[in-house]
Amino acid sequence: MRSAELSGVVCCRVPGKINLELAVGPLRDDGYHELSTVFHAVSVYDRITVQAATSWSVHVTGPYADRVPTDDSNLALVAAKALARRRPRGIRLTPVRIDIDKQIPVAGGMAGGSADAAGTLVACRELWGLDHVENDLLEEIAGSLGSDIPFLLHGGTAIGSGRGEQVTPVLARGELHWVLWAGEGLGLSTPAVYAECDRLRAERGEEIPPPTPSGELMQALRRMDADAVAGHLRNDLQEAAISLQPVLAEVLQAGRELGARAGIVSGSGPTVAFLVGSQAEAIDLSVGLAARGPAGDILRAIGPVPGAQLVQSRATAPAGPTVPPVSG
Ligand SMILES: C[C@@](CO)(OP(=O)(O)O)[C@H](O)COP(=O)(O)OP(=O)(O)OC[C@H]1O[C@@H](n2ccc(N)nc2=O)[C@H](O)[C@@H]1O
Ligand SMILES: Nc1ncnc2c1ncn2[C@@H]1O[C@H](COP(=O)(O)OP(=O)(O)O)[C@@H](O)[C@H]1O
Repeated sequence: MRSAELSGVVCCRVPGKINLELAVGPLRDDGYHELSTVFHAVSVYDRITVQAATSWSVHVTGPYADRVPTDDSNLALVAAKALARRRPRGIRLTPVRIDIDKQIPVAGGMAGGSADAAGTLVACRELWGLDHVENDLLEEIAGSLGSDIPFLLHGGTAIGSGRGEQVTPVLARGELHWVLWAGEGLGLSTPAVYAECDRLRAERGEEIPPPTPSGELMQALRRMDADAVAGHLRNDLQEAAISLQPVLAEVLQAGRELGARAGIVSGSGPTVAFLVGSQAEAIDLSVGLAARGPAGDILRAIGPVPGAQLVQSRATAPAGPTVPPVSG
């Protein structure tokens, strides 16, 4: 059996996302909801470093490290092992050590775990030299691991359909400025928020139409007009997220009173994203929110930004120690 050439360290930078629109359709037979969402990658990044090792492991540093599992449930590790299973017949791969510098709030509706999985797929493909794994196959593997992961490979602004895993880029020039509020120690479980949305809809006996993207939002994005985008932000999970974490209503109210053009819960929350018109407005709003609470981490970001990108590849990496290859 041959073993893949391996040397050095590979590093990938991957952003978090917010959802500019999240239209939630009916619950499908497979337990997922049909979606039409507009993903928007923002400049809050995790950094994934991979290197050959004698056993699989994941290590996390950064402000949110203590909230991230380091066992086999870590999505980065799950992604690395899923990719290793796609190696060509007759090739052995070394296990990897994965280091995550965690800057994306955890369980916050910003898809940080999905981002780490996307970054790990890109980094391990490079480290293992799996050149036969083209982007289409990488996306297919990503979609099999989680609904948000394919988008984090793309980045930018894109429509997600199906359960969110089918990604179509949106024409959007220019940039938007955001202030993000991430509740200290708050977290919402994605399945719990979808279930609460179903419960609230059933209570009202609501008809649920098939979800479709808003033409007005698409037009506003084409012009990157902050006020027009502000008028068309929509999240069908917001009510459910507020029902489970009522403090989010206070945060949205505070942001509006402090001059945000609009505020929206990101995905299943509890991160709240405020749209502002400029960097100066972003500074004013973040200072105002920090002063008046509710308590939370406040981050400034721009979007759209690219998805998972190599920042150190095998070609530029110094050769690392040689380790014996083992079966993956
Ligand atoms: C709500 C969103 C909006 O972008 O993001 P987050 O707020 O979690 O970041 C996504 O739909 C989350 O996607 P992701 O976090 O990848 O979810 P998955 O791992 O695929 O699914 C976790 C669980 O969420 C629910 N789920 C997810 C996607 C979907 N279209 N319908 C669902 O009902 C299901 O209960 C599923 O078992
Ligand atoms: N690499 C990872 N980073 C963050 N969370 C992870 C990771 N791997 C697994 N998880 C688990 O996934 C859950 C959801 O995390 P995350 O993706 O940050 O949130 P969300 O789905 O709200 O966007 C976390 O509570 C954590 O237990």
